Amino acid sequence: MLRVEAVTKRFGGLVAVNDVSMHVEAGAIAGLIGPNGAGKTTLFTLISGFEQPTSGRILFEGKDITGRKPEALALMGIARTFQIVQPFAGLDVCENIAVGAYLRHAGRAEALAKARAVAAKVGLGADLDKPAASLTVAGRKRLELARALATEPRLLLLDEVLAGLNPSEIRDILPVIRSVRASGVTILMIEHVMQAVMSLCEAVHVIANGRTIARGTPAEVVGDSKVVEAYLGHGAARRLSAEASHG
Ligand SMILES: Nc1ncnc2c1ncn2[C@@H]1O[C@H](COP(=O)(O)OP(=O)(O)OP(=O)(O)O)[C@@H](O)[C@H]1O
Repeated sequence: MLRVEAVTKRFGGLVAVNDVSMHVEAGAIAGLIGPNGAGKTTLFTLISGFEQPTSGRILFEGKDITGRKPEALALMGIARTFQIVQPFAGLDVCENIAVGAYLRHAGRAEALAKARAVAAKVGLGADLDKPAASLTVAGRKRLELARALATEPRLLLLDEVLAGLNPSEIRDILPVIRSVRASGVTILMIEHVMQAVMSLCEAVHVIANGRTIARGTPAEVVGDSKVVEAYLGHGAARRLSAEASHG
C-alpha cells in the first residue's frame, strides 16, 4: 500500500532522514519508532506531502506520489494527525471534525452529517456541541483522529496519538484504533508507548539518527541490541545482559 524507497531529507547540513526504505502492507497497523529526533515526524511530513524528499521515491498503491501536494494526497486517501493538537478553539467539536469532511462533501449539511458519524466512531458522540477548547487532552486526541478520519482515508498516519494520555485513557483508545483498521483503513503510527505498539502493531520499523536500524515484529525489535542501544546508549545491551546474568 505504501512504499518508501531510499528516501533522504536534508535540512541544510542536517540529514533528518537518511536513505530510509520501508513498506506498509494494506490492512496493517504498522509502527514507526525511534528515539527523539530520529526523523519519524519528518518521514510523515514527506509521506503526506508537507515537505519534499531531497532524494528517493514514495509510492502509494503503486503510484509514485513523490512531490505531490498535501491536498492531492488527501484526495488520494492519505490522512495524518499532528503531534501537537490544535483544534479550532472557536468551533464546536462537530464543526472541527467537519473541517476534514469538507474534503469530500462540499455542502455544510453533508459535512456535518459525516462529522457526526465519525464522532460516534471515536467516542465523541456526546461531545458534538461542546466547544473544542473545553475538551480534555484525551478528548482532543480523539478529535484529531476524527478530523483525519473525516477525510475518508485509506492510509492513516498517526503521530503520537497516545502521548500525554494516562494508562486508562490509553486502554480506552486502543479499541478505537483497532476499529479504524477493521473498517478498512491501513495505519502507520509513530508511538513512544511501547506497550501500545506491542499490542497494536504487526510490524515495526525502527529509525535512529535518520537511518533504519531494525524492522520486524514488535517482539523482534525490542529484543534487538541495536534498538536497545539507540534508546539507552552505546553499550547498554551488553550492560543489561551482563546485569541479567549476574542476577
Ligand atoms: N523543518 C525543519 N528544519 C530543520 N530541521 C528540522 C526540521 N524538521 C525537523 N528537523 C530536524 O530533523 C531531525 C529529526 O526530527 P523529527 O521531528 O523528524 O524527529 P522525531 O523522530 O519525530 O522526534 P520526536 O520523537 O522527538 O518527535 C531533528 O534533528 C530536527 O531538529
